[in-house]
Amino acid sequence: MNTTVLIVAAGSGSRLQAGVPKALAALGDGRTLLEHCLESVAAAHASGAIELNAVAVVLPSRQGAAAALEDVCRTFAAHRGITVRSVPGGAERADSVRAGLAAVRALSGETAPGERHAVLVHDAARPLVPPAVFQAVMTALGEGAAAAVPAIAVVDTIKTAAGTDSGGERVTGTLDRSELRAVQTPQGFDLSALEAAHRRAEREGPAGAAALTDDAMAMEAAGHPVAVVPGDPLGFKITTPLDLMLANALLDPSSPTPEERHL
Ligand SMILES: Nc1ccn([C@@H]2O[C@H](COP(=O)(O)OP(=O)(O)OP(=O)(O)O)[C@@H](O)[C@H]2O)c(=O)n1
Ligand SMILES: C[C@](O)(CO)[C@H](O)COP(=O)(O)O
Repeated sequence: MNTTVLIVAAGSGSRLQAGVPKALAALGDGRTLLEHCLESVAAAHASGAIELNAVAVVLPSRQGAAAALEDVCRTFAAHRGITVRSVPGGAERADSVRAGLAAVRALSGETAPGERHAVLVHDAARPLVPPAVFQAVMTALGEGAAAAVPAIAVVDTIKTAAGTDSGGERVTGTLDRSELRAVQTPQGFDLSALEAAHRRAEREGPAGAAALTDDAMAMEAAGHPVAVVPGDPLGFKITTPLDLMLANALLDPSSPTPEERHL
């Protein structure tokens, strides 16, 4: 299936506090998070997991950061022979995805009747996703799903809590963990269906963008079933300094491989 990968990389990384927008943070050998993420997409393409048409990357609008990340995209495109288009993002992740979807559509061309284009929406903040996860998402789309998300089981007990009058919190309930999944990216979609779902969510106003923490939510709201496929612990999102330490340790050439660590 003709597939375009959409990497959202326009976040500020306020929780990482790296002093630069997160996609520019250095990881492992010093290459940026965005470079590592692009290389994971190239690895998935090289392994045959995805039939890559092109990559669209959504970048921060801050000038210096945008120029540096555009350079990353250009170098990757030239080195790997993959078409890469970059566009500026928006205030919320969903705004950035919408900006990226316009670029994906331009890269994919019109959808002829009966034809399907796939889009894989992926976080630059997840730089270590193995090809098998891309493969599992594409398999679900190939079997006819309009939406597929990789997910892993939740290991903690998850409780709901509410504020108390004294300023603290108290537990209001405990969720059934057997039904909970931590959802990762890349999330795969039929392109036309995702465009329509985002247009629908946008009609609900700007509050809608903040409420959509992933793209599957837009599809769920539009009434599409969302297939769940196996994610991978290596698909973790680099959100905090601890996550970056973990990713650096995993990429340290003197460390045991993920297989040796039984990841
Ligand atoms: N306005 C935004 C916000 C997020 N993202 C992207 O969405 C992914 C997941 O977001 P997250 O990890 O939360 O990144 P940040 O928003 O940068 O982090 P924080 O919330 O800590 O500022 C990241 O690849 C990020 O670049 C984006 O493209 N545009
Ligand atoms: C899309 C996502 O990575 C799926 O887990 C996640 O919802 C992004 O959330 P964030 O709060 O923007 O990091």
